[in-house]
Amino acid sequence: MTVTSLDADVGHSVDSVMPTHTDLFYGGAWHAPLSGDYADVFNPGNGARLGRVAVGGAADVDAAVAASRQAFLAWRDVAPLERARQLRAVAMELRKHAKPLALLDAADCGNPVAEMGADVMIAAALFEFFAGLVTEMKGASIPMGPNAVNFSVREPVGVVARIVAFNHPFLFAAGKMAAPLAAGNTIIIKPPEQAPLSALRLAEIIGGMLPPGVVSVLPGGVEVGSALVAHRDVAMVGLVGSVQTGRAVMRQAAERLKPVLLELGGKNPLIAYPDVDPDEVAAGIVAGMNFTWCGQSCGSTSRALVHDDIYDEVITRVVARCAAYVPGDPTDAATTMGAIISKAQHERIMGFIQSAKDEGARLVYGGGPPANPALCDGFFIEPTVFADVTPAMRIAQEEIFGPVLAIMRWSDEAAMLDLVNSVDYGLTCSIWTNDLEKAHRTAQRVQAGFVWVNEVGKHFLGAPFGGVKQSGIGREECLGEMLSFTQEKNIHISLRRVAR
Ligand SMILES: NC(=O)c1ccc[n+]([C@@H]2O[C@H](COP(=O)([O-])OP(=O)(O)OC[C@H]3O[C@@H](n4cnc5c(N)ncnc54)[C@H](O)[C@@H]3O)[C@@H](O)[C@H]2O)c1
Repeated sequence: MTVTSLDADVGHSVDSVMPTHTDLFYGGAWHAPLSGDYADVFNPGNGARLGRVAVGGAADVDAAVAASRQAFLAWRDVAPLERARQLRAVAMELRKHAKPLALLDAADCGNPVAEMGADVMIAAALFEFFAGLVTEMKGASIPMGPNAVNFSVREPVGVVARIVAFNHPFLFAAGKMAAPLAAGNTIIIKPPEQAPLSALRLAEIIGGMLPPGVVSVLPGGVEVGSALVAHRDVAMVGLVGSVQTGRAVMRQAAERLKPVLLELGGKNPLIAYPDVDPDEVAAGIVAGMNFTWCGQSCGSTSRALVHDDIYDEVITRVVARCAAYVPGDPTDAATTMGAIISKAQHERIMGFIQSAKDEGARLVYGGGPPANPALCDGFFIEPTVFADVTPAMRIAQEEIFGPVLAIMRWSDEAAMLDLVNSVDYGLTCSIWTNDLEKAHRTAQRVQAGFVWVNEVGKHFLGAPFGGVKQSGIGREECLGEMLSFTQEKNIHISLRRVAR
């Protein structure tokens, strides 16, 4: 541990918020990886080594799944309202640790500390939300006449594994536990290899609050993820990750006909009609990019399709608004834009920026690392905006997962909508217009799972979030997420005939 950043508002040093344990947590205890393998974890803001974390493998998965399966046999029978009580207690405990967890995530994943406290609060809200839904795991009865009772019940599926991405490490590690647990499943979290520390701290905080084996955290990379997907006793797998990984997980899950819940990537459009205030839509375009965490968000609206009538003015105002995002030390409470997760991802994003230049897009803001010499050891890129992007360019087609915005001009509505729907992705879409009918018609036509009108970026607890096409399968943050971790059983009871 070498980082000692301290800020009055943050109130802690990074050293003081590190997890004590860096092994695998299952069966209510910490276990060294059976292979003995550990990997270094780095701070993307300054390249410093934060510590060593266990790298799980197939043998660890065998042991963890056995403990989780054993715990399931008891957890599934805990009365729903008692499960809910325990989940609410977890939510309260998480809130108490919001500040240190935010700092830990900032140091480990590079997102600014000022924003990461909100991730802890959202995770706590997810625990409370699903705790409130435990009695909605309902079945139905079917009329069969006086001599039979026929009804269906919903049962938990068993051991659930959820494999998550690096961009919101704590929110995903904690928040993705809530729905499976509420439904009576046990849960194994596979945190991102780039930023596993807050998931380990999570296990330290809540591991003892639930019965042993109900919650497990298995750090590691593809090997541990893949072993979870393949395991006979893992009943269902959820993934937050790339399309490529989604395909690999689904292929492997198919070997055991295992259901999957996939939250994957996006190349999400923001559509600006000519009747909107250019400044308002410019604010939406910039907010939709999530520059705070360097655009590293599946829902980022990284393609802005702006009508010809307002195009130039919108660009001027987008450029002006980008100045609010200044890359800085993620652990400093004043920082408005953080670091890219890794050197590899930094290089990949710079490759996209070069491709846009080579293909003739017009760079109007940013375009590379900031000049600040204090940041030279971290992985930073300024907010980057290209105008006059055309459909065939790579930055118009591919998910960059970085702070690179592509602005495109349109005048023909039908051609614009064809362009919107021309990519393989279909996660979010943001529509800006004052014309109610146009808003509804466009919302119907776009191929996306989650659509905003005159809004962008926000999630609403209870509203189903998820993608169509290559952006995923299934919905989260809603009742449907909890029900997806259940299976239906129909029971038919023949009544003895009674003489009347
Ligand atoms: N739709 C959403 O809700 C959402 C949210 C955040 C991020 N994402 C997507 O995540 C991607 C960025 O994250 P990333 O680069 O960490 O993604 P990734 O797909 O490389 O990795 C995601 C997770 O999957 C694991 N993994 C990788 N290969 C695996 C395999 N074959 N079997 C089992 N597990 C495997 C990784 O170790 C990691 O924990 C982007 O595409 C982004 O859009 C989607």
